[in-house]
Amino acid sequence: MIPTLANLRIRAVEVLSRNWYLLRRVDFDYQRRDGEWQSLSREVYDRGNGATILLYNRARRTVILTRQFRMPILFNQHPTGMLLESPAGLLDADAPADCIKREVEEETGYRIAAVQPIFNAYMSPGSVTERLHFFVAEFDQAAKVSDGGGDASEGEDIDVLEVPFEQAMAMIASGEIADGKTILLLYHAALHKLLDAA
Ligand SMILES: Nc1nc2c(ncn2[C@@H]2O[C@H](COP(=O)(O)OP(=O)(O)O[C@H]3O[C@H](CO)[C@@H](O)[C@H](O)[C@@H]3O)[C@@H](O)[C@H]2O)c(=O)[nH]1
Ligand SMILES: [Mg+2]
Repeated sequence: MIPTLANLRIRAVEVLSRNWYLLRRVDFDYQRRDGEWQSLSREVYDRGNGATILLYNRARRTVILTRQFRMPILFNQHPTGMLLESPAGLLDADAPADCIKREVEEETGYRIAAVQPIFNAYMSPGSVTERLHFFVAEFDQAAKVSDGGGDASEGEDIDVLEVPFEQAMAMIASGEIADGKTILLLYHAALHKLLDAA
């Protein structure tokens, strides 16, 4: 699982927590660029990989966002913990495209037949293993098959918003949108003019 590198000797891997996801501490020797070996320790949090999507509608010039409570941000100065985000979910055993179709319907109520992969990215590589797969897809009102809202039995309570694209872009500047994956997707849409007429 962990590749062997000429400039790395892993001395120990200890599981610190296996409560919900997996937190490990890795003790290792790393050879610096000047040839010196240095003993280091890093905590590595593994919560699997994920997928996220921007649903957009060109005729209405809108995008779909979710709003939900996120405990970790409350521990870092966010006043309410309520975060505006692109729909997203953990992969489980699914391929990323299957995962995002399932998650987007569960969270937003939109059933999307085809999604377009755009890129994937490590979101917090200093401590979190997660690689996030990014998608875009066009939606229309006919694709709305339920209210969405997420899985209440798992504690999800997700509000679904259709936001004018220009307003969403302005909300990045104002700080109302402060989620990394969502900002990446909105900038991608702006750069590639996804909301413009075909
Ligand atoms: N009991 C318990 N449940 C948890 C815990 N952490 C997460 N869960 C539950 O696990 C489920 C995960 O929901 P998903 O929709 O699959 O994932 P997500 O939290 O939306 O994560 C997505 O967004 C993240 C933030 O941007 C991404 O990091 C991640 O890759 C993914 O795309 C939710 O029901 C959540 O309540 C925990 O510590 N304890
Ligand atoms: Mg989610």
